[in-house]
Amino acid sequence: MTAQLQSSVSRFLPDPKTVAIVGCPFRGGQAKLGVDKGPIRLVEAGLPQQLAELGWDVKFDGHHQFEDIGTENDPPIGKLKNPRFVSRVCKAVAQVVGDHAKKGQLPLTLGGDHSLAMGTISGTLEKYPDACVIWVDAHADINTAETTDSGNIHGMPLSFLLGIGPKVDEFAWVQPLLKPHRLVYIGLRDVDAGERRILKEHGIKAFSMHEVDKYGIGRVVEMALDHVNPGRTLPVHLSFDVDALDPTVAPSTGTPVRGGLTFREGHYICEAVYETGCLVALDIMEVNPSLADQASVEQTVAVGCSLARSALGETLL
Ligand SMILES: NC(=[NH2+])NCCC[C@H](N)C(=O)O
Ligand SMILES: [Mn+2]
Ligand SMILES: [Mn+2]
Repeated sequence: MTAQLQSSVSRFLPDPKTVAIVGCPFRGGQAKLGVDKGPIRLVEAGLPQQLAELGWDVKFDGHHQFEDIGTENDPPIGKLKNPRFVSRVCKAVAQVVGDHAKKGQLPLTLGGDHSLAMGTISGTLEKYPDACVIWVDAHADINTAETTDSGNIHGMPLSFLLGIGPKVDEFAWVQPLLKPHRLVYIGLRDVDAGERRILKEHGIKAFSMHEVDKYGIGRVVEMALDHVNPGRTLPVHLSFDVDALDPTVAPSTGTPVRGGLTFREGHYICEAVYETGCLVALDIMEVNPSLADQASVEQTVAVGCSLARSALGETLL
């Protein structure tokens, strides 16, 4: 690996730049076993050392333990599955991410399923209320308690963060601080009918794979940034679901969808966001080391690590 020592300026982080790895072995937002092992594999693959080699001061004091947040009695609320477990874990994650951000550190959250972003983005917005969100995903993850078919909360975090849809008491702690014009998507290709309506109704900007093909990833990222962060002055939270990548690139994930981002397109997004100097928080989500064969798992874990490195300043030259 050829890691570059970066001394690039961040608008928001004090020097020396510190990244706090928040390992979240959590799978309550969806049904498949194994996604809770994602963060463990990413760390075992050497991610903390790799980020240190990039010149970051790396804080990591073990994965978070969610066992004490009990699930014995967690019947569905409406269609929502594991609502109490998901809510309580995300609330704890919001606290941890918010605390790191307040210390001037960049929280890097390793999932676990994407419901965790309800926590990570809540934490980011607590410190940076004007932060914008770049959501890289095959899916829109904006279903509400009403529109969801699956009941899986990993398909819903953005509706809670935006305050869209019926109120669910269990999630009352989630402050609807995210504004529709501060959210942009890249990579979409599997959007539910109810989600399409929500995107239209709220004027939420999305660059699907169609736009990636049409304009190329360079222009798409520029247009996405122009939309949420026109002056490049606002803090950016980058939430990266590895299923945004094509299944040939990141096979070990719970809801793969063909026709995704290439290896380079995914990494380009991370590099370009880093270059703005505006990145304040990063999520790498939905790596599931129990799915597919061993080679696929190793490939997906390696891609998760390299996306994180790209977002934190690794360059090709
Ligand atoms: N984070 C994810 N992988 N989300 C997949 C969501 C799939 C589907 N739209 C649902 O709501 O169930
Ligand atoms: Mn997804
Ligand atoms: Mn997702």
